[in-house]
Amino acid sequence: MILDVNQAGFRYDSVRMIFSGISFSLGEQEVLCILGPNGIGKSTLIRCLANLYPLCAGSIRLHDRDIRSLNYRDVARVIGYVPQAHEITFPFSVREFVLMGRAPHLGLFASPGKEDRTKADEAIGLVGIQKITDKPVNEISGGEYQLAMIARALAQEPEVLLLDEPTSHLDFGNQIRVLEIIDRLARDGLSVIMSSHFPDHAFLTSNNVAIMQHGSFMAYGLAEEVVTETNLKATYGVDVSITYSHDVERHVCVPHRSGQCRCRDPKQPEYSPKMAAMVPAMR
Ligand SMILES: Nc1ncnc2c1ncn2[C@@H]1O[C@H](COP(=O)(O)OP(=O)(O)OP(=O)(O)O)[C@@H](O)[C@H]1O
Repeated sequence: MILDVNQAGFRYDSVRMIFSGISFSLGEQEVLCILGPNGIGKSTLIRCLANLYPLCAGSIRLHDRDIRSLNYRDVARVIGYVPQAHEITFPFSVREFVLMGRAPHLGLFASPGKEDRTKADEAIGLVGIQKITDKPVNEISGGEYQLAMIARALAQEPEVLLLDEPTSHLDFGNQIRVLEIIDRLARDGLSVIMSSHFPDHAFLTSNNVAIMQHGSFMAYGLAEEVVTETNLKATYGVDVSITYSHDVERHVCVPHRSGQCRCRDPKQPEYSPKMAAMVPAMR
């Protein structure tokens, strides 16, 4: 396991715990999607996993070492973190901004070399922002900035990517592109933990889904076991009906990322997030 979280608890103040008793493990190529209502603690948990906030209970182990015993560089070589909020930045160009992701691989005061520039350009290509590489980051749109932050984290070459609502500022096309990138990277060996407000995104990209509610994981497991009408009602207070469909002729399928479709049809088409996303997962 890359990451082991055991009975994790966190509080900002002495008044209340934000979460407690959270336990899970993350292995290679696994994608965990964390769902939950606004203000429930998803971002806080992700910041704890990035070692930005110390737990007040329990532990987080990275490659079997307590994350608190590791320095910034040790953690950053394994974990890439893409925050939800815009950071205040100086007017670096997008290319320079992405190149900053190479910092954990550079010696102190060392300038980026040819390999670092190649890795940054690869990451820029992967998220498709080649056209804006010379623009200052403070002059690009919210969605472009989000893609630039993902590219910066990818340039870091992490083993685990922590994404806090990675599709929140993106148009529909870029949402699908980012979900495809996550899926492709996971197939190539990356592990991902992402928070989301979209239960259907959990189906498209994730092995496991956790629903945060009342300061803990109220459900954790495969998407089809966790994203249920009952759980969505309990979490968001809304009545929805989830439909699964499969039609090879019309290429209609809402499968799990493992490639397993609920109907278990052996003729099911190759899994593709683009294809699956054409079908509303809920109505
Ligand atoms: N720096 C902080 N100091 C004190 N309380 C905070 C701080 N940041 C967040 N909180 C509180 O912690 C709780 C959890 O916030 P968090 O941002 O983790 O939720 P979230 O599930 O990510 O929400 P959203 O889906 O709206 O982004 C909220 O009640 C929030 O007000």
